[in-house]
Parts: sequence; structure tokens; C-alpha cells
Amino acid sequence: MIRIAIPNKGRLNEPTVKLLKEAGLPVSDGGERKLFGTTTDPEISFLFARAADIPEYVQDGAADIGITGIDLVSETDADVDLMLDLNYGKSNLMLAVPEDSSIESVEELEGMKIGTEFPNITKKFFDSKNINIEVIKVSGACEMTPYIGVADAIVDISSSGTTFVLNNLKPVEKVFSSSVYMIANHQSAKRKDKIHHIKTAFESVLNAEGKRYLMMNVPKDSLDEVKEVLPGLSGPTVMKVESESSTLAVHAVVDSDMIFTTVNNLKEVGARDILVVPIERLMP
Ligand SMILES: Nc1ncnc2c1ncn2[C@@H]1O[C@H](COP(=O)(O)OP(=O)(O)OP(=O)(O)O)[C@@H](O)[C@H]1O
Ligand SMILES: O=P(O)(O)OC[C@H]1O[C@H](OP(=O)(O)OP(=O)(O)O)[C@H](O)[C@@H]1O
Ligand SMILES: [Mg+2]
Repeated sequence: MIRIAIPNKGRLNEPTVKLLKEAGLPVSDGGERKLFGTTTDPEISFLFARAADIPEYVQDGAADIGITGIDLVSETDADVDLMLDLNYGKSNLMLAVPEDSSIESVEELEGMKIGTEFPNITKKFFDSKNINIEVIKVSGACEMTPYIGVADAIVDISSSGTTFVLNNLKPVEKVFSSSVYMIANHQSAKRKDKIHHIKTAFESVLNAEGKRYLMMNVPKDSLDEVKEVLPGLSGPTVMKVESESSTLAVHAVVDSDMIFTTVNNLKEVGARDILVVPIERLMP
């Protein structure tokens, strides 16, 4: 039995549920109040937990696998195996000060107070630079701490940067770059079975991102030209069309941003019946 801990709410819940569906492990029995979920594979179950608690649950073996932000893993200093960067939930922990502050570099913060939801990451960051600061731990709305006399600067999550702009904060330096990771319990990670199949399934979803499958019919004489205009990942795959001896079926995987140009070029060199289809998973 493999248990996967996934965020039960917050901004990581939806993209995680989507990833699992695309990986062929749709989450059922979810919902706000349920603790456990099931999927198509009877040997896999889900534990719904707060994103911030997942690193410890995986470390302690309450779950074999966890899906959560690497910032939360680092903050809890959880002793887990980092299996795979899942490439979503991206954010930066930024050191920022009020716009009207004269502070422009980290060094100028010596002896000052830093408000943050990430006391450990913050402490380590300043320690590594031999700068003494006092960490003021808050559990939300960190951006207001410089304005109520609680802190001189903050270390807070920023993704679009809107919160900083709205609160007249200027970034001083990036402290940590985060994205969502697949993590595993040390003992579980040693098993080369299902856990590795799950990792492969996630990888196949990541591989398929931004890719489309192109299918078309091509007169035999045009094959060379068609091959030339196909920006190549692998292939293309060329097959005979049973009913028409002068026509070939050509299939290829193409980057989505190249589709518009490629389809136009293909038509110009004689390709017909062009189909563009999404790819859910791609396993090399
Ligand atoms: N814009 C963002 N703001 C906050 N967290 C973000 C953002 N983008 C990605 N994340 C990541 O999401 C995780 C935090 O998720 P969590 O569910 O704890 O917070 P939340 O969605 O803000 O919910 P809450 O309402 O409890 O604050 C962290 O790993 C963080 O890096
Ligand atoms: O750069 P942005 O796109 O504006 O996103 C960053 C903001 O979003 C998060 O706040 P959240 O809404 O989760 O509230 P919280 O601080 O109470 O957790 C985070 O703590 C920042 O304040
Ligand atoms: Mg939040």
C-alpha cells in the first residue's frame, strides 16, 4: 500500500489534483472534510493534509509520498527524499522593505527585525551572510508588519509581485526559489516498485507539457519537404495509407508554440487532413 499526502486546500490543491488525474491517478472521495481518498489503483491511497504539514508527515512515515512546496520542506527541515521537481506552484521568498526606506542591501539590515512566515529559512539566509537579525514569526499578512512597527523588513512569498506593489514594498534580494516537489519517506524511497512507477507517471505528464501531436496525410512525393518543415522532437513516424498507394500518413510531436507556423508550412508543401491533438503523457 502506498499513501500519497496531497494539499487538502489552498492554492496547491487544484493543480495537484489536476496533475494526478493526468498521471492516471484521479483522486476520488475528496472534498473538504474527508481525510483519505482513493484512486483507480487499489494499492494507492491519498491523505489530505495542509501543505505545510506534508513534509513532516512524509518524514515520519504517515505517508510514503508527499506533494508540496519545496519552501515548506526546507522550512520544516524535514528529512525526506526529493524525488522530482513538479514545476508548478512557483514562487520566490523575497526580502523586502518599505519603498521609502533607505535600505538597499541585505548588509544594512544588521541588528534589525524581520517579519516572516518562514523563520528557519530566513535565519539561515542571514546566518550564511553573518548578519545578525531578529526574526519575528507571523502566520499570515506578513506584508503589514513593517507598517505597524513590528518589523523593519519582511521575507515573504511573492509570485506576481502584486502584494508588494499594493503594500509599497520594494524587493531587496531573493532568499529562496520554490516550486512543488514530489517527496518521499526515506524507507519508502528505497523501494523500487510503485513509488518509481508514480514518479515515472508524473515525469510523463511533465514531458507532455507544451507539446501537441500532429497527424496528416502527405503525398509520397512531398515527404522530404514535409520532413523539412517539421521541427523535430522525435520522428516523424511515417506509415502507408492502405487505400491510397500514393499517400503516406505522417505523425509527429511538436512544441505547441510552433504549431501555428508548422501547420501553415505543412499545407504549403502539400500536407492534407492535418489533425492537432493534445498529449496527456509522453514516455520516452
Ligand atoms: N502566490 C503565492 N502565495 C503563496 N503561496 C504560494 C504562491 N504561489 C505558490 N505558493 C506556494 O504554495 C504553498 C503554500 O500553500 P498553502 O496552501 O500553505 O497556502 P495558501 O494557498 O496561501 O493557503 P492559506 O490560505 O493557508 O495561506 C507554498 O509552497 C508556496 O510556495
Ligand atoms: O506576489 P503575489 O502574487 O501577490 O502573491 C504573494 C502573496 O500571496 C500570499 O498571500 P496569501 O493570499 O496566501 O495570504 P497569507 O499571507 O495570509 O497566506 C503570500 O503570502 C503573499 O502575500
Ligand atoms: Mg498563504
